[in-house]
Amino acid sequence: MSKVAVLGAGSWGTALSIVLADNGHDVRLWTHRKEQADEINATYRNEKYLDADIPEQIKSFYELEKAVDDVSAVIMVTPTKAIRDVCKQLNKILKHKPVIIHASKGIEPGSLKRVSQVICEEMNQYNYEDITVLSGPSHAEEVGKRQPTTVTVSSVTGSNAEFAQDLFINKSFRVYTSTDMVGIELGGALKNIIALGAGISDGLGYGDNAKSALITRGLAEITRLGASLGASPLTFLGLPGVGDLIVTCTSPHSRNWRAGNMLGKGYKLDEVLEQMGMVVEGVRTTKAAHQFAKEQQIEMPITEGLYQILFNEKTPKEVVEQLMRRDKREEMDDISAFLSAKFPQ
Ligand SMILES: NC(=O)C1=CN([C@@H]2O[C@H](COP(=O)(O)OP(=O)(O)OC[C@H]3O[C@@H](n4cnc5c(N)ncnc54)[C@H](OP(=O)(O)O)[C@@H]3O)[C@@H](O)[C@H]2O)C=CC1
Ligand SMILES: O=C(CO)COP(=O)(O)O
Repeated sequence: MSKVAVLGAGSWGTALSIVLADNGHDVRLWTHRKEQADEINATYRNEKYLDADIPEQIKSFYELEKAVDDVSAVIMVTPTKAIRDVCKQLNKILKHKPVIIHASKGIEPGSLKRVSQVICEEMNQYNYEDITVLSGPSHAEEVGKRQPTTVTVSSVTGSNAEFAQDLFINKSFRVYTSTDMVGIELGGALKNIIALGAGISDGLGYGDNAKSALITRGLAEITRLGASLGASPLTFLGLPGVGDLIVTCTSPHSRNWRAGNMLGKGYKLDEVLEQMGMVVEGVRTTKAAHQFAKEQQIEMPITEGLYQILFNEKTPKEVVEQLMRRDKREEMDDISAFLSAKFPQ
């Protein structure tokens, strides 16, 4: 059994720690707040973030150096906006080279980098090939209750993904592997934009037709952006694509869906974020994807609409009208063009 450090003691870091503890690993759950470490160690609960009893093999640490001392793997699960900073701290203190697996879902605005790219940029000892991502339809609330969940782990060299698969897999947490890092990371990040949209649609009182359209056309624009960056379109039909779209667009467990729902009901973005008290990754990722789509001239009308609502004070109703009145087109034209360029007959 391994010593593993989980960096980020929010909902997902806590749920993944429970999976690892169930597999017999010695888990160090790192938080940047001393009072939270004290709460977890004294009560075996992390009340703000997850309604679950925390197994005794999990010890919470406030000092990063102690948390990562002698571990064979580091799982990075802070919100994406904190990843760069945590990596800088880690880079200064790591004396050995544990495997790094990240489970955060976002793209960095400005640099437009995926989380794996940010990690290897900040960590001297690590190359892109060293990083593994874990993603898929997985609400922390359900994982914490050991309800059946499936995810995918990916690294460009299969052996790191297989290490991660062995670390996490158990009878209620099934883990697949993939070598399409770009697709796996983008699927997990971009679905948050669509989940915000699905929440808005529900908040406006629209029904299943509208939500199904958002999921399906959302998948088309995720695939378009992903394919432009070298991801396989097939990846988006898997767990970190369609799977994660379904789980976040249809569930009140999703913070992105809940934030969108409040926006649809007329709340302002700053009110929404204040009330949520947890990370809503889709807001930042909308900014990043919008910038990328503009620069690369990729058609992403749902993302464009979300950007207008979040940052330009357009109302959700105005955006729905704008989406419904777009020029007529063939449904599959760009995906077919991509496939025939890639796989000529
Ligand atoms: N929740 C879920 O079901 C899933 C989440 N994810 C992804 O996992 C990532 C984390 O999400 P989640 O755990 O849900 O988020 P939460 O909002 O539940 O928790 C975030 C945690 O990160 C901590 N944090 C914030 N900033 C820093 C920092 N600079 N340094 C160290 N710690 C920091 C917060 O501390 P504080 O309490 O002080 O704010 C908090 O403990 C996201 O990218 C999300 O998309 C992926 C799959 C499932
Ligand atoms: O990614 C998730 C489930 O797979 C969690 O989504 P939220 O961040 O919207 O809660």
